Amino acid sequence: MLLQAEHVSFSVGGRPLVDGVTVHLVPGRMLAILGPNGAGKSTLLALLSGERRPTGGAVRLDGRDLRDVPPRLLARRRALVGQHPSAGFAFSVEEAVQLAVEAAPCGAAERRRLIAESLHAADAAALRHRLLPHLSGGEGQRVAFARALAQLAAGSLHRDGPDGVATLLLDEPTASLDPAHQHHLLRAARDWMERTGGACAVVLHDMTLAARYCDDALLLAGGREAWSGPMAALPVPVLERVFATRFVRMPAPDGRGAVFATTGQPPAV
Ligand SMILES: Nc1ncnc2c1ncn2[C@@H]1O[C@H](COP(=O)(O)OP(=O)(O)OP(=O)(O)O)[C@@H](O)[C@H]1O
Repeated sequence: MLLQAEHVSFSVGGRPLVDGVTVHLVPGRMLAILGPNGAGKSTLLALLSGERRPTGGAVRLDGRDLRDVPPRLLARRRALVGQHPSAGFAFSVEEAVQLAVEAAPCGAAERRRLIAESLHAADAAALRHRLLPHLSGGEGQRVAFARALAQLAAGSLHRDGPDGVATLLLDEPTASLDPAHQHHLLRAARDWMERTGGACAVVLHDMTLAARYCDDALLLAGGREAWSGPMAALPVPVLERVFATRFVRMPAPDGRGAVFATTGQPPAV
């Protein structure tokens, strides 16, 4: 059953930032969370991760209210890569990833393997001796992704039973990445889902990336669900209405997903 948000709301000073949104994450499926700036996407991800507590509705893990899930268990079952990975202290990249596997129930050699595999999957192996504060924005995003993979790999070594699959929550993970690394990261997230049977929710502004890698979409506007369903069925007029700009959708040259272009013109209708 994984993570489920049922009619979840989060208000600050009486203003709802997320308003009655329902999300069911499904094993093996990647959900794109889309919407304009300020739509509530990061807030929703923070609610799903347990970083923020809903002021209405509930978030559940395997049917259990997240408030009742001990933090150690939660850390095994979901990892959040935030929008602005902090530069942190003057740790090396390798040390930072090591912290994510500290609680793994295994020996030092196995831990080293987890660290190496996670760095490799995020194309961050070459950065392992670099200091966190010296990383570029994109390098920092790749390392934050490696840490999340390492955290979940370590968590999977605990035996939580057949329902123990995990969820990867990614907040604009490609925002600072060059085009090749954008594809690399999302492909790596899909590889992780296929390998582990886990689920993934990713906040994206790039509709082409969403169409290529995501199975489902949740479009938010003003904290509310504007549309949800299979990514391939997302209607262009709905996108244009929500973003108040024109979108052109073209078939992808290799038939996978679609290519979206914006022209800066007002919506077609
Ligand atoms: N603690 C807070 N107190 C007051 N307002 C907040 C707080 N946190 C977020 N907001 C506001 O809530 C709204 C939703 O914020 P959120 O970060 O979830 O948006 P978003 O959809 O992720 O936007 P973006 O695409 O710009 O990252 C914004 O208007 C933001 O300014």
